[in-house]
Amino acid sequence: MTLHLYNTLTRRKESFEPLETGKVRMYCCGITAYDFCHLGHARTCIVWDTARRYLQWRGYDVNYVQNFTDIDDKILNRARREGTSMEAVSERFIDAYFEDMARLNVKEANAYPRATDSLDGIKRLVCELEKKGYAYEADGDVYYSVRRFDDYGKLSGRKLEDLQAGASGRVDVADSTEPKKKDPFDFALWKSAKPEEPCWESPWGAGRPGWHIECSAMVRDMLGETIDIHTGGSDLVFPHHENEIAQSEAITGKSLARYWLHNGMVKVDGEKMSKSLGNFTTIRELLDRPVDPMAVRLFVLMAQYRKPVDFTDDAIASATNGWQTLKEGLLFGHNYGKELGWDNQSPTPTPSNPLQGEKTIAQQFQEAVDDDLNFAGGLAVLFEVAKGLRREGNILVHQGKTETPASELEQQWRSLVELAEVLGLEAQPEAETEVSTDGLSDGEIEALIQQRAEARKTKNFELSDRIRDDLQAQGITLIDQGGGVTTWHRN
Ligand SMILES: Nc1ncnc2c1ncn2[C@@H]1O[C@H](COP(=O)(O)OP(=O)(O)OP(=O)(O)O)[C@@H](O)[C@H]1O
Ligand SMILES: [Zn+2]
Repeated sequence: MTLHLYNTLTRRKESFEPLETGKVRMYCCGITAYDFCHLGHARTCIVWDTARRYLQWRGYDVNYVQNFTDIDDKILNRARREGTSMEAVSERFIDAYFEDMARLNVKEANAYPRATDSLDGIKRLVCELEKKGYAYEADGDVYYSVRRFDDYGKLSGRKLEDLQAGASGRVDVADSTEPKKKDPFDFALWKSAKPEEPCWESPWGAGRPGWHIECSAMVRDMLGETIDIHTGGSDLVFPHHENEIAQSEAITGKSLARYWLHNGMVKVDGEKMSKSLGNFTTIRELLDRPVDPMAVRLFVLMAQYRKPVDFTDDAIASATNGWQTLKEGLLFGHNYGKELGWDNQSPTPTPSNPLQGEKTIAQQFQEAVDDDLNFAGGLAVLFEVAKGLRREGNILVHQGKTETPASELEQQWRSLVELAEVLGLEAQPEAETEVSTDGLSDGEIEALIQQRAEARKTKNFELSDRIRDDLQAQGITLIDQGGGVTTWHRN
């Protein structure tokens, strides 16, 4: 089986062949750290986290790099509003990023370069572009001369002439913020320092880098001149990725990336969820509702990654239901494994032990996901297994035995757990997650009530009262209903 990926550059699905056998160099454009991440950012991060996990499961050694943009007007504006520094703002939201992503079970990248740490590489690239005639200085600013790069537009399929025809109002030569450009399509590689803004020394005077050059520099510094996979949201195809190509390829004469992959946007009422439009829900707001983080992953993975997806309450509710089903399957071993005698068997899961002519669960899963990361297809395979296990669990509870032999169920369950993990989906048994805020779990409270009932039976009222009072002190009230029945509630 071969992995096929849709390449934005060639506009078709291609079989995936890394530059170096068994190794994948992968770069994802990360966030601009000026606010909490919203569900749109979550989608981008979850999709590429899952792609990376899948490549690893397919046996590749993946070097995954994702940047943080920590120099930017939006960060500066916030710092001004809050009377603090650019570093303080970006540091705060980078920390928040890690907290949110950990909750969503997004694995950490191999490296997280930041613009502020990449200035040498950035300046080196700008110098090289200038030397080769692709960049010009204008009064402390440096611009990229878009018309010098013949391949400009090859990723987005946009031609400069078309852009120009439809550009009225969009790209204005007399743009008051960038009046030094020779051509409206040129973009800033380096911006001269404005009063009271952070700046760095450079051959063009004090200033700070433009956004696009940052990624070209980080890719080159961290991964090399040509990488295997470059990813990001579809909103970055133009101009960000087009400009990255123009910068990097003008210097090296080599392809920047062999496969360009883009995920679709999370939308709200048909519009991109974005901070600037104010139509966003942050990851933390959503998780604190509470929505299970695994349901958020499912919401993302149930959609084809390239298509836009609408964020609605119904969609989240449906993902939550889906997670419930999957979770029951994932906890099957925890709930019934002992009863089925798994502990006494030699647990040698052999996923490649299907009936003659039948595909293993892993093979079916791989067949689906190999087709341009069709995670939804992979999930459909897992849902079937989870539903089968749930049914067997019910039969076991009601009839004392299962229809399918225990060893076969064990094999199915182990495959399910392994493959769900490839998608970053993991379930915790209730008892382990259910640590009440009072320090006592439901199970522990029930046990104490039982102990109190025993004490009352033997007329040890001192002990029974003490148990009641101790629980009361911990915010748990017992109500004796008569007939030896005691109910309880947290205050
Ligand atoms: N609504 C969205 N759906 C999916 N991905 C998104 C969405 N918004 C941003 N992204 C992706 O998140 C990553 C980080 O983007 P960045 O920090 O530049 O956000 P942004 O586009 O400035 O967000 P906003 O428009 O909300 O300010 C990029 O890969 C971008 O494509
Ligand atoms: Zn980028």
